[in-house]
Amino acid sequence: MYISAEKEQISLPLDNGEHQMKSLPMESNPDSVDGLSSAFGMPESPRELSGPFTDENVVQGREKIQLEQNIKDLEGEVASLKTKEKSLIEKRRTALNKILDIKGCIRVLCRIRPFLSTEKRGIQQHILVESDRIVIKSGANKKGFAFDKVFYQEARQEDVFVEVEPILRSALDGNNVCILAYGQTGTGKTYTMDGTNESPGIIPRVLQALFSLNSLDSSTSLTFSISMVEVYLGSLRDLLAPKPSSRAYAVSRCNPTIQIDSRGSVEIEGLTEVQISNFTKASWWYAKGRRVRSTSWTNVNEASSRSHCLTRITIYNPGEGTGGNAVVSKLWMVDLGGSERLLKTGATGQTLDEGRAINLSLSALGDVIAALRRKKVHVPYRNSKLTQILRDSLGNGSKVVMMVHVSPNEEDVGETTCSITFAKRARAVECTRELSEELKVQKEKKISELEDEMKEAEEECEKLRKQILKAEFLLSENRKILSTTCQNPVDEEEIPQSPKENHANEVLETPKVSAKTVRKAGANSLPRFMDSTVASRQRKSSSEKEVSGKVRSFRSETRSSIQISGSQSNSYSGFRAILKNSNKRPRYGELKNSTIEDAKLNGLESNIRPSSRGTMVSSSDPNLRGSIGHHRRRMSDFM
Ligand SMILES: Nc1ncnc2c1ncn2[C@@H]1O[C@H](COP(=O)(O)OP(=O)(O)OP(=O)(O)O)[C@@H](O)[C@H]1O
Repeated sequence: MYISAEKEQISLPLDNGEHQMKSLPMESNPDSVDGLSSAFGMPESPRELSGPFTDENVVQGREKIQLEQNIKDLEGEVASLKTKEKSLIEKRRTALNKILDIKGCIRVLCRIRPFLSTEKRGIQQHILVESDRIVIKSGANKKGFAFDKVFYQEARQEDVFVEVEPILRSALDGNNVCILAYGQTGTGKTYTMDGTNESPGIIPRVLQALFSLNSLDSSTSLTFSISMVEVYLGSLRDLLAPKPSSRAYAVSRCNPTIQIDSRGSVEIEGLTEVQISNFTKASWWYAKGRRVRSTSWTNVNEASSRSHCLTRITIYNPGEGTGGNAVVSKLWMVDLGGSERLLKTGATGQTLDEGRAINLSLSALGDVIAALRRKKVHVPYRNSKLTQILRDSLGNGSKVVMMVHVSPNEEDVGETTCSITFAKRARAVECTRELSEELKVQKEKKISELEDEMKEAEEECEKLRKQILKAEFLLSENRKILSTTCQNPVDEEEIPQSPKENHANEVLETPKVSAKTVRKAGANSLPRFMDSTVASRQRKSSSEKEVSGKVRSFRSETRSSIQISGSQSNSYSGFRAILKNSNKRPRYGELKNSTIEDAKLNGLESNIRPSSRGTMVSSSDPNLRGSIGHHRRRMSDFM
């Protein structure tokens, strides 16, 4: 008995000593079930696998060939789907970049604060709003200013976020971006950036969007870290630094200094950088940094920010750059100190000094933006700490959104005019030099076409991702069946498990270990806590023994698990990440810490690093590896 080279035929011995060729019932109907799953799927049941033949060897041989062919086809299918996905992602990125270029690298938006309950409500007559243009009336004078967008008093936080989202995506695509809140004291900068529990502002929304956008895209494995720094009286304060009494404080360098490397990339040496693996964790650290920020009472604002508060999210994308190198991008969100007339705020002593320092650095920021707009050779970055820090995120193709805040009060008309003049310098478009209506329409038409293109690419990507998930699941199941049905039954305990399988089981059974965590980790030998327990071995053993009998139900499970989202889909992408990185085995310490880090919010430990370069550190990136110290500290150091 033998199986012919053409897999569909099998030769069976007859009683008379001759052989008879029989066709095998190969079932590969792409139209049945889910197309993909049946085209590449496992056999429907053990009965179908064995077909009409009873000789176990024939059956095993046939199964093996079919499974191997399935695996080969599925591997090809996954590779080709991934190539398609990559080109669609590139298409979406190009469209987004074009949109941002049309909109302008520096976008200037204006937000008018509503009257507060403590204010005398009047009819706002000195500010007239006409679409995206505002006119300031001061006596008989009228001055008009055009913005990229004007938010009226009724504007909600989500309306503001819609305008910011494209540059967040640009940051995820690998560009440095910067969101700045500018304006007179008490006009709502902190409200726009932080918001309240009921109406979260830009930063909490960005943190949430980072993780949700990232979880949608299984093709990349981004990791994020957060740092917060305050520019106070012309010097830097690390807002996430550990408590002076803590053990970790001793090893950290609490005096951050700004360094620029040969490629013009800015690093803040000694700034604490905390890896964030989920939204809850990110919010916790952000709230901690906010609490430390300097505020004090002034005549104008009860809790006036006395500094510039800069929140940086560093986005690390391994293998996205040329030659598979990592891409590191920065997303800065800056709540600038209030521009103020020192007399009006009633500031004296320390508060007066703070006000002066804020005004000086704001003026330096204005000079830098004006020089960039005019494409001057010399850009005066060095004039303030603020502009030194933001150097690589303001010019050179970075995307900037500046939100200028103004007061609705008539008595603030002087400050409002100053703020708008500042914005005008940044935007360099006055209403008199506005684009003609025809050009505006053309611009909007182009943007809407590009937005459609982006949407289409995203939808296509989404479909492809589902297909990839299906194909990968079927691939792993085919591999599993191949290894169980085509091997001599050996006691489960004796089967040496490959690290791949071991990792996969761990992640699929323990969704809390995120894809990023496992990918980031790498170990020579698996740590003890990753060994399967007696219970899991028993579970695994019995499930594998029953696997062929359960093929049909597995397939229906596949279908439902493919439709899942959120944490479950993360566990699936975790599975992929492990397979991808199974040749890079984690070091015990790294894996342990990453896992602990995921559980940080349960009061355990955290992985924090005072970075000497201000960027993510990864053992897979030779440029970033090594020189940067990892200081792992206990959670209590930061409380
Ligand atoms: N759009 C808004 N809707 C509702 N309340 C707002 C809005 N903007 C600002 N406020 C309220 O106005 C007050 C001052 O706002 P906020 O502290 O954000 O000003 P600021 O510009 O950050 O001031 P400073 O520069 O002094 O820090 C706060 O009580 C805030 O809740």
